[in-house]
Amino acid sequence: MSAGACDIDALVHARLDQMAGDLPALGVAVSGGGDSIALMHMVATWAAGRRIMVATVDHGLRSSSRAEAEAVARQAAALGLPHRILTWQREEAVSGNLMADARNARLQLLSQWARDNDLAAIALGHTADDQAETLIMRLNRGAGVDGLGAMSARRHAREMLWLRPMLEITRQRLRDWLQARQLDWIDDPSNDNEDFERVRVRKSLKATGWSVTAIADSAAHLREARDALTHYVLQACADARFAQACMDLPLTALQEAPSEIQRRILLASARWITGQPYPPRRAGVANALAAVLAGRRVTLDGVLFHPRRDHLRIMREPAAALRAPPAQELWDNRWRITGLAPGQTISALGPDNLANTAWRDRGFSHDQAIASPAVYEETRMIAAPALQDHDIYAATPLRTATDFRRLVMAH
Ligand SMILES: Nc1ncnc2c1ncn2[C@@H]1O[C@H](COP(=O)(O)OP(=O)(O)OP(=O)(O)O)[C@@H](O)[C@H]1O
Repeated sequence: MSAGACDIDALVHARLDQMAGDLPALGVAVSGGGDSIALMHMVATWAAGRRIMVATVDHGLRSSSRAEAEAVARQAAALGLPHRILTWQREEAVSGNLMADARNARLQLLSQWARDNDLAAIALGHTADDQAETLIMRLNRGAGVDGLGAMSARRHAREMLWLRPMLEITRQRLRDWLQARQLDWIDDPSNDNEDFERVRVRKSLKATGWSVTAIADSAAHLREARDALTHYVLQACADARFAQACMDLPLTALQEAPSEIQRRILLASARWITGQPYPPRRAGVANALAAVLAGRRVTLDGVLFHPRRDHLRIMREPAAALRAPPAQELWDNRWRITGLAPGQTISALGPDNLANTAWRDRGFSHDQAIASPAVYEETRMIAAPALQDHDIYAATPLRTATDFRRLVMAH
């Protein structure tokens, strides 16, 4: 829903009440741009006895960045709000994408700052324009309902709760609000740099006269559709069992689900097994789904889907586990093994060592046991800690049922 004729401060206060009404302390992330400056003022008038703190990240990417952060500090001081400048100590570029690295570092610094100061959440100044621009950029990449759905107003990430109370308000209304109060903000010159796709989209939205609020509303509707899909995926998986880095799903739950829910179950379960940040490709998922529904074993992106009597067993593909590089503690992005001495490594148990273990006693299937971790000294297998209790070594799967729920909801 977009903000109509009502006062925008009243709307932001109402959203803050809903999202953060019960929190004793809140952080506000303020870049110095118009959106987050407006947010800071609105949070200040909402505070009513709550502890509010403000932070600005100085990325050091422009010569004026320090002075801009100090300008925010002065505005915060005038409102009686404590302010901190967090400086990005840039090491080597991590990803080669400077903007992505800067964003990552910013969120990390803000999260750490909030935790250090016992702030339960951080408010951000995203607006309806951000929603609309993002939706258009994603349309151009062929995104589906997940990519097109609006940003969430309340989200847990990086050990912090992030709040976006201004998602329904346009940037123009915030600018008008600031001007009416003679409040200053900083116009970052990169906001005018057409090398950035977002800036080009912003300008073409203006040129076409398209309604930012209408497009942001579309994003919100798509978000609701996505949330409904998530709900049904979780419902279909309610009786799934998760154990030993493996998932057992009642086959009827899969067979009775609509095809889009079936597809999502396969996507989420594959990512739960491999821990990969990106889902497998659409065509691969469709083929795997057809095979599973026909009762056939199939592999997809290093995951084995094995229909057995009344359930579908979803586990690491043994060949993929055998290819996983040897490790010291975290192995195959699935297991944590403790107790290794120097010179010892973890690799897959593999078929040759199977006879030396009591794999059936733990309820492992043959494939699952082959793909389970074993401790080696050179080429000699010393222990299979997932398959039998051991005095020295212990094996714990990295992901649990809760992680599966998180994966479904995050996507
Ligand atoms: N350098 C920064 N320091 C603190 N918070 C920031 C910084 N950059 C962005 N943010 C937070 O993230 C939100 C969204 O970031 P985005 O890059 O879209 O905003 P912006 O264009 O830099 O500035 P604004 O949203 O304040 O006009 C901001 O509204 C603000 O809450």
